[in-house]
Amino acid sequence: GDGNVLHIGGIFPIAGEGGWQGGQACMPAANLALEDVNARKDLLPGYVLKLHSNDSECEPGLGASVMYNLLYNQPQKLMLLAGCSTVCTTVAEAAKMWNLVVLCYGASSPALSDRNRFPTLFRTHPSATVHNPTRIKLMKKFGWSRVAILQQAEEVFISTVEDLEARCTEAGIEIVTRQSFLSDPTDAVRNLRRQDARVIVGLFYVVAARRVLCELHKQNLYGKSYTWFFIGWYEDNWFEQNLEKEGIECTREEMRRAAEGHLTTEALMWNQNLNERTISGMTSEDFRLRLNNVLRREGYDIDNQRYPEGYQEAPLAYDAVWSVALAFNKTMDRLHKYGKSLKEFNYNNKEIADDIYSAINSTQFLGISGFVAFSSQGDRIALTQIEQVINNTYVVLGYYDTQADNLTWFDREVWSGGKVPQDRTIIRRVL
Ligand SMILES: CC1(C)CO[C@@H](CC(=O)O)CN1
Repeated sequence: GDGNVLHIGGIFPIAGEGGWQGGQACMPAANLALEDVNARKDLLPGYVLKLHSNDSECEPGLGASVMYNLLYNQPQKLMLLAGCSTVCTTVAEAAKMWNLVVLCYGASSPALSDRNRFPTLFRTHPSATVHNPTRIKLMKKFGWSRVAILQQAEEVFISTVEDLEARCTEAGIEIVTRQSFLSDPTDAVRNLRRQDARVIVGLFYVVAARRVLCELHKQNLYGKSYTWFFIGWYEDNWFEQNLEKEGIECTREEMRRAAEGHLTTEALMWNQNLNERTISGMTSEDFRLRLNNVLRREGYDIDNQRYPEGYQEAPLAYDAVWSVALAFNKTMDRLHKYGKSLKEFNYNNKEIADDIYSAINSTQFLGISGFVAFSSQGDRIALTQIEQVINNTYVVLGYYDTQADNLTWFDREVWSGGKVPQDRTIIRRVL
């Protein structure tokens, strides 16, 4: 019977075009985690965790209707997993009415770090603001106290820049100009030159990034006198791809020259210590091999690097299911002391909902994506990685642990001018 099954809802972005179809790899990863937690005798003994999944296509409207279907159809769900910032925003804003915790494995929007709007939201995917302390750390390391910002006019980048500006002010770093563009960066780049911007933080999606790079070539705003920070989660050879398809007027060679030397920051989503056993008993390499086998069986040509979308974020979905299992296990232990069980949870039972909330809130473990822990806003606490394009290839320069303010640096950086670029034009007064 249904007596020993704990049901959770899963909303995955699979089909569709707009946004991030990361459910393609994240749903298989979540199912692997279900297999693993249900196989553990020491987790939820006597119970089975069951995931009821649906496709949101990364569309908030469809995500909302999928959520209603999950909630208005039996069996009763204990919490929801969701991906895509737009869907998580809609689902998490509504879920509080059903006293449901929402765990987002694929949502980077800074707007989600808001306990007033999203009192029951947790994310194993770090907010896009996780890059900002790393950017500040590097500016201090290289003595840059005068920077500029170039951003695409998208919600996620607007709120990320607001956080970056606040941190720059706090660090005594002057922002000489903040330029934004919708899709054509020509004027914005020209204004950077007018303001003599030398260290620029660029925040845009990858298609816009290619347009920016070609514009930098045209306006010669790159090379030994400039430092560019780009986002690190684009494909490795993003600056050579789709040039014809997207009408980029620069050649591959021109794009490579403009890209040479730029820095990137990104959140770590795969535990870097490849031999370290995680709570599941697997290393992140073991997980990669298992996931690759599952994806091959689903028809993805993994051996020719044909990965589904969301491959990079798959550990976040795997660890999200573990977070739920560990939190339910903790809640079950606690409820048993009062002769209660999670089976008594219903959408109006605030008491058990609060138990689940506080259990997730204090859940910490070593997952495939690294150490999993949540801030008071439900945000994922994550390490970041810094890379630089050296001879057309991304090289890892170091890692930054914001919580510990600890920068691990490998001294691999290369400056084409033979020294660290300056953040302004130095006028030498000849006396
Ligand atoms: C790193 C990225 C690509 C950022 O967007 C996330 C999707 C979203 O925030 O909607 C998925 N992971």
